[in-house]
Amino acid sequence: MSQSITLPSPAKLNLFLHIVGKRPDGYHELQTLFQFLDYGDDITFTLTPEHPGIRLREPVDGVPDDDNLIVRAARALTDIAGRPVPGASIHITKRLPMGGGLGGGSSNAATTLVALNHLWQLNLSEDELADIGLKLGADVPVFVRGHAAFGEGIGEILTPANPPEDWFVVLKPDCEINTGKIFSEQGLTRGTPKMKIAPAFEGDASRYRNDCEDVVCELYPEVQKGLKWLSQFGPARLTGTGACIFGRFPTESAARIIWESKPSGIKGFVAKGVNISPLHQKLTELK
Ligand SMILES: C[C@@](CO)(OP(=O)(O)O)[C@H](O)COP(=O)(O)OP(=O)(O)OC[C@H]1O[C@@H](n2ccc(N)nc2=O)[C@H](O)[C@@H]1O
Ligand SMILES: Nc1ncnc2c1ncn2[C@@H]1O[C@H](COP(=O)(O)OP(=O)(O)O)[C@@H](O)[C@H]1O
Repeated sequence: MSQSITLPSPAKLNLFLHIVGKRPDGYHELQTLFQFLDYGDDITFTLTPEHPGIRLREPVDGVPDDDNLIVRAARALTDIAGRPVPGASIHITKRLPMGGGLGGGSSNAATTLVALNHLWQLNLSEDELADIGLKLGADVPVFVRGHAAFGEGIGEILTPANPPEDWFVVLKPDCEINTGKIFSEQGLTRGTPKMKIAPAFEGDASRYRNDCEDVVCELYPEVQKGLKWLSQFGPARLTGTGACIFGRFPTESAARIIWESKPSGIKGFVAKGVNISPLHQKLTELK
């Protein structure tokens, strides 16, 4: 690989999300189905041997650089490298909304771990990168591994899955939702029975639900309104703890017809669900 590389940092959807328990440390135990979208941010990493350290070329709105998951991921790798590594300058083209349930920050962290592992020639295994990633966020491991998966634990116990690669209309109601706030809500559904074995998801996963949906709709009427509108055309769901909602369609043209008719003012995009992450597709092309 050259000394500069641009890699995708895709979105994820939780095709369903069940809360099946609570761990002693307060984290909720989940069962969820992750699929990637062929839509997301792009990140360019350039080695700067003349300038040690990690530099973001531009800040992410509202996120101090020291808290940015890109910087935190790069520093975690620096700490583990066990030898001096060249500096890196990082440029991000941000498309994913924050607090949207699309996992943008976690995806940025995973792309950074994978990219710098290559550029710094650290030869860390996928397991090692997933372990480092888990300390940064529960969703980072699935992005590091890059295969659609049934997730358990807090999302780090992953069984590869192959849900249909349908098209999605993703809408972003005009609110940002804090994951911690939703998990601390008293009215949250927490006792969905645990599935004993990972079901086959070749069929339609929409018969399963998102346990955060009722609480989120109560707190954010704009999410409820969006779900009601999108549900007219087929099953619609919340991803993660929101705010984004999605409807699935068998073809791009079917999705685009609905997208064109959306109420004015609501943001979002149309994208294809993919079982191999665009990050890993790009890495395969580069090899
Ligand atoms: C819910 C999911 C589903 O994919 O997605 P998002 O809506 O965030 O995208 C994730 O598990 C989110 O993971 P992640 O985004 O890393 O969560 P964090 O920032 O670590 O969580 C913020 C806070 O939410 C609570 N939390 C989070 C995850 C979890 N399984 N149980 C929890 O109780 C904890 O109080 C934690 O301090
Ligand atoms: N590189 C980053 N991109 C987006 N958010 C980031 C980043 N680094 C840190 N964050 C923080 O992580 C929070 C969650 O962001 P994100 O992962 O995009 O949403 P969600 O968890 O709802 O899918 C943001 O509100 C922001 O404070």
